[in-house]
Amino acid sequence: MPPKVIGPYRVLQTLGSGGAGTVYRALDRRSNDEVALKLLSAGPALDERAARRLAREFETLADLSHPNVVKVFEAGVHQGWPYLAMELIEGLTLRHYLDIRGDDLISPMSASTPRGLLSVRRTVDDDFGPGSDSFSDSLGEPRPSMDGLFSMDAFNEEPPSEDLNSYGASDPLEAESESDESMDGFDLPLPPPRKPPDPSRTLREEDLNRPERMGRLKDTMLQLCEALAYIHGHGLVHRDLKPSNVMVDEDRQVRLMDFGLAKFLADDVAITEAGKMVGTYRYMAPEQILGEPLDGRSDLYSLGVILYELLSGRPPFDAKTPHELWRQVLETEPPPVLALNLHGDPQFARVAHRLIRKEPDDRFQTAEEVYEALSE
Ligand SMILES: Nc1ncnc2c1ncn2[C@@H]1O[C@H](COP(=O)(O)OP(=O)(O)OP(=O)(O)O)[C@@H](O)[C@H]1O
Repeated sequence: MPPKVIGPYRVLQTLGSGGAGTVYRALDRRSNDEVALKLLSAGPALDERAARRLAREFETLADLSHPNVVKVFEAGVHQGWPYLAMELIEGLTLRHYLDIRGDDLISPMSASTPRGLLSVRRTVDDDFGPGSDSFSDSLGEPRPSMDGLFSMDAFNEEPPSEDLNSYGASDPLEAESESDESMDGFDLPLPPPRKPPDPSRTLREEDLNRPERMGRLKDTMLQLCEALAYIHGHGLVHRDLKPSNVMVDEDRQVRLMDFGLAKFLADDVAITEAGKMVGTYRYMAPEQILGEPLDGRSDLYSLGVILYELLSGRPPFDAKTPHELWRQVLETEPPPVLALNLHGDPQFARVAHRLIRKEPDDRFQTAEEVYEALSE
């Protein structure tokens, strides 16, 4: 059962769950406006110091204003659990909007973390379910049924992720009686190896290259570049850019979500143990895996993984275990996009490959440069 009230908000409905918590549609009882309320649940309740820091950090975010960046209204703490009130987006996450296949690794790390790599708090980009045509339909662009693969109504509540389950409870208020250990995914054994991908979930080449889809893809990527240019210009790094952190509304306006959160979670020892990395494996740049300092170019790497997936229908690196994935990200070259999608857009493919270069200096250096390259 979701909580009925969180701070000054009345909870109306659960919108979805991710690794860090649950997002509710809620009513601000002061203004009667509807908001999206994210209640973090991935760690122990905040102490006063951490709660103050959360409030300070989110004051900075609340000052930001850009059409492609989700508006953050306020942060608060409810019974020790931090929450974040933000603009309610009526739309789809990028994963559903452009049909990205969603198999990913789902292991909270244990003691088997290799030397030299930080241990990792969460891994899964978990907003994937069987995709949906509902948004295309709502835009008046019905699509052929593609073997019934994309039948989910993405506006519905999504099931809690396996990752979230691994923290013991999807709702912190329900979890109050749980011991600290039960909320700590690190003590849990590694999950069984990921199931082999269902080939029927891979988009066919003609579906990937449909002109209408490519138009949406380009438009979305350009808006994402604008959002990244804006936050990087304000000295922020997203750190957890992935398809479920990008939403597209009914007017096709893109919103970048959840920036700042990864840094807060990574920094705060009240929520994570010191040195824990926050992010999603598949989209993490090599320097993030290595625990090196990050800058905007790390987000550009994540953008490149997204673009690669959108163009080829599969991620650049696909492994059964986190260690294997890290090894690939650090050491191997991904297959050329155009080998996976013979009729893919060559310029977009070039951009994707340059974005996922291992050395930040070899990538595009700014989101503005990526925008230019995608506009050519
Ligand atoms: N501002 C918003 N407006 C409308 N729906 C939202 C909003 N923010 C999140 N959602 C919905 O809630 C779901 C869960 O969001 P959440 O951010 O918790 O998950 P996530 O991005 O998959 O994971 P993570 O917490 O690791 O980033 C999203 O997939 C989206 O469907």
